[in-house]
This record gives sequence, C-alpha cells and structure tokens, in this order.
Amino acid sequence: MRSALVIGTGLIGTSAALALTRRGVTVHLADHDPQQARTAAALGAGTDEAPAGPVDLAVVAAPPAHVAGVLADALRGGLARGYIDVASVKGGPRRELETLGLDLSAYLGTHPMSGREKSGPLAATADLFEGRPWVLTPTRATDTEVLNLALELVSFCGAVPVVMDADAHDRAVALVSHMPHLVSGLVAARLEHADEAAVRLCGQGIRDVTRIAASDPAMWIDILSANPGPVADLLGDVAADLEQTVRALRALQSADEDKRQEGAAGVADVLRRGNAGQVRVPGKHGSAPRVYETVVVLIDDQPGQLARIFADAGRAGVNIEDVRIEHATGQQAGLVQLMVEPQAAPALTAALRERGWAIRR
Ligand SMILES: NC(=O)c1ccc[n+]([C@@H]2O[C@H](COP(=O)([O-])OP(=O)(O)OC[C@H]3O[C@@H](n4cnc5c(N)ncnc54)[C@H](O)[C@@H]3O)[C@@H](O)[C@H]2O)c1
Ligand SMILES: O=C(O)C(=O)C[C@]1(C(=O)O)C=C[C@@H](O)C=C1
Repeated sequence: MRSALVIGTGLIGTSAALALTRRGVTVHLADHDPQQARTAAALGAGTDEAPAGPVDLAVVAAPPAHVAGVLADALRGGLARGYIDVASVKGGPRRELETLGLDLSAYLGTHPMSGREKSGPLAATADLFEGRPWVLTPTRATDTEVLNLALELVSFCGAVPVVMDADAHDRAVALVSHMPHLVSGLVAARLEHADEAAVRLCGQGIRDVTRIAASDPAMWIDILSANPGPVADLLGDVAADLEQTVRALRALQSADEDKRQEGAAGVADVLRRGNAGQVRVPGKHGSAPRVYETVVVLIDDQPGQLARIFADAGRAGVNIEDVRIEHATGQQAGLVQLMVEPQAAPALTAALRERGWAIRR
C-alpha cells in the first residue's frame, strides 16, 4: 500500500494514520470538521491536502451513524481502490449500504478491538492497535484486493486479523464490549450524587471498573442503537444475576444461621463464576502465546478467492484467528494459510473440501 485516505480523523482514524505514516504510506486526512484534520496533520499523521487521484485504501473512521453515508459518497466519488470502515458495529452499516444499491465488492467492514475512553486526534497513538484483534467481515462479494489492503493495514498497525461474519461480530461485541460499557456506566452513575467523603476514597478497583464510563455518550448511543437486541438480552441476564445476588446478600443479614449459609453460598457462586469468566479474558501482550493449527488452501490468483474462503469458513462456524498468504512466484496460484483453534481445524478442512477447495497438508 502506497497511499491512504483517512476520513474521520478522531481517535481511531488518527491512530491508524500515524501507524501508516510510520510505515512510509502517504496518508491524506479528511474530516467534516477541518480543524480535526489539521490537528491530525500537525501530529504527523499525514497531510490534510486532498489526494490528486484515487488512493490505494480509504479508511472511514467516522461515528457509526455516519459511516454508510460517508462510504457511499467515497465509493461514488471513486476515491480509492479499496474501502474499509472501522465502526464498532458491522451489520447495520452494511445493510444501509446494501439498500443504496451500490457495488460493494471494493468495500470491507472492519473493527479494531482497541480504543480509549477519550475522543479526538489528540488522544491518538501509533501503537493503539498493537497486539489487539482487528475484525474483518468479508462476504463472498468482497474483492481479494481490498482484503489484502486491509490485511496490510492491520499488519502495519501491529494488530491481529480475525475474520468473522458481520452479525456474529455484533453478537460477540455485545458480550465483550457493549454490555460491559453499560455496566461500567451503571456503576459510575452511583457516584453522581454520592457523598464527597466516600468519593474521596476511590481506589484502583473502582477506577478499573469505571474507566470506560468516561467515553463520549453520543458515540455510544450510535453504537448501541445499531445493536440493541443482543445487548438487551445480555443485560437481562445480568439483571437476573443481580436479583439473585441481592437476595443472597439479604439472606446474609438474616438472624437464621441456615439462611445466612444459603446467602453466603449464593454470593460465593457469583464470585466463583466471575473468577471463571475473568481468566478467559486474554491479556494484551501478557497472555501465553496461543498455538493455532494451520489449514493450507491452494487458490488460483483470481479476484474474490480469499473472500470466498473466508465466507465458507464463516458458514462452517469457524473463526479464522490469523491468515498468511504465500504467492507462488511466476505461477497463477498461491497458498493461503488459515490459522484456527486446533479443535476447529478438522471441521474447517472438511467444510472447505466439501466446497471444492484444494487443501494442502
Ligand atoms: N473509541 C473507540 O474505542 C473505538 C474503538 C474501535 C472502533 N471505534 C469506531 O471508530 C469510529 C471513530 O471513533 P473515534 O473513537 O475515533 O471517534 P472520534 O469522536 O474521536 O472521531 C470521530 C471523527 O469523525 C469525524 N466525523 C463525524 N462525522 C463525520 C462525517 N460525516 N464525515 C467525516 N468525518 C466525520 C469527527 O469530526 C471526528 O473527528 C467509530 O465508528 C467507532 O465506532 C471506536
Ligand atoms: O478501551 C476502551 O476504552 C474501549 O472501550 C475500547 C473498546 C472496547 O470495548 O474494548 C470500545 C469500543 C470499540 O468498538 C472497541 C474497543
């Protein structure tokens, strides 16, 4: 990739632009607020001058509610060879674009699983995405060219590509991002009218639980409006657990020893389940290196091949954790190495064979 256009130069757009600029890519910066683009340029993220012709990759990093409109304008204007967005929700923007009847083969929906509670270019850092998952949601219609450009961007940002279906992504982030965001806000909201004497005692525990509650509400209303069902289901489950925990705590206040024991068991249960969930949270750099199994697929060097493999893997219910592509020099063929969880490898191999792919051992 030689050139890129970042549209929306806030936290995420400027962070990606800084990473690309450091790798020698010529980055053009645009924002509906020109001051934001100027600030990003002053930080060394690129130039706020418009490109003279189409760039290799357009990266749309505007708030979710604006993503489809901005992408549609960019696609109609022929601003780039490939187009991606980085919005925190993937199903809604894609459906909005589909209703506009545009050719979406040059578009790929993506989502870096990294961010901050602060907005704007001044909060950006070139290493924001390092070691973090970056979700790619290709469909069978996605051109290989845009997939390759997106993989290059992810690699320049030091992130780890994860391929998923858009709706599966939205259900997953409801669990690991959207519901936790609301829970953090609910905990922080208890402090709004609390006594100063209590607030003064805040230690690291409450700081950890409430950091993300400082995020921009306008951005989060956009995100939650595009994923309300899955988030409401999960919050309903949390509410049921809360009710049970309140009952257990009330039982602990009882004069009856049996009731107190029941209460203690109820509280212990929620704490134990919390421990079991917490150990599953992967560390950024600190987690043990994961050992994936590699499924190698032979592809013809034709447009759309990679996207079709990813879509077939998605249909088989397999997440691709990482991907590498080896182009055979002088031949119209290449080898795609798909890294998956060991238990998923046999299912992926069988599903891809069934769909006519040549698997190499
Ligand atoms: N903040 C996070 O933690 C995080 C993480 C991953 C992905 N995202 C996604 O990245 C995108 C950007 O989020 P952010 O945190 O960088 O927000 P931000 O508020 O820091 O930046 C958004 C930028 O987009 C600009 N903008 C708004 N409407 C526009 C339009 N119509 N055309 C051009 N520019 C426009 C704003 O002026 C602003 O500079 C969002 O879609 C968000 O869902 C955010
Ligand atoms: O670390 C934070 O501040 C974040 O909230 C980042 C976070 C997340 O939930 O992990 C928030 C929204 C994005 O879509 C992706 C990442």
